[in-house]
Amino acid sequence: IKHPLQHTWTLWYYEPDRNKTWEESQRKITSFDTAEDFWSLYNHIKAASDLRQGCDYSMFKQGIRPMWEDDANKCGGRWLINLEKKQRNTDLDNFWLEILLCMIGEAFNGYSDDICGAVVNVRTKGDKIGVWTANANNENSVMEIGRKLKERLKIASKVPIGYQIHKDVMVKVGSQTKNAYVV
Ligand SMILES: CN(C)c1nc(=O)c2c([nH]1)N([C@@H]1O[C@H](COP(=O)(O)OP(=O)(O)O)[C@@H](O)[C@H]1O)CN2C
Repeated sequence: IKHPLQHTWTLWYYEPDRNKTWEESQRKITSFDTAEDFWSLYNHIKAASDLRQGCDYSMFKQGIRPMWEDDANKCGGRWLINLEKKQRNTDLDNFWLEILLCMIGEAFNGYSDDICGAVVNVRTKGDKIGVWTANANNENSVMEIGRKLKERLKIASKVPIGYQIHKDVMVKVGSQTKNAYVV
């Protein structure tokens, strides 16, 4: 039999389309709830590094849409990993896969219930990966998730990553958003 996951996950794909709203451009690809089905999906689709600029993949727990406004996201935020342009060929795909495995493997030491999902943004100015958590006020779970992310991504302890509250991102899109937490 297949190895069941604790949650069912849905993979979304975003491609900019001038004739559609941002929300209309978010497309569900498929959902899965076993390790085997995760791997067949992962091996079937394009790598993030092969996506056209401006595109995203998002993987969220079933029922949570990859947007600030979803009830599960509205009080939360994201750990944001900004990649250098040269990291597209070295780290982007490895970081994205590692984060997917952390999520489906519930690797966040008891704080995995606060995990909503993750987004990878393929951008000319530099790719980004965000790990979205449910409640920006749950300092313990936010910090534990951040520490675990740095550990699993082998990000040097002296390299800081920041957590942005979605409410702050929404109002300051385009300019730098302040970090509520840094680890
Ligand atoms: C429901 N709704 C409209 C809505 N709900 C959302 O949740 C949401 C958006 N809109 N987003 C829109 O994408 C633009 C680029 O952000 P980006 O994160 O792709 O980053 P870049 O600026 O392309 O690097 C944002 O400026 C925003 O317009 C982003 N976003 C998460």
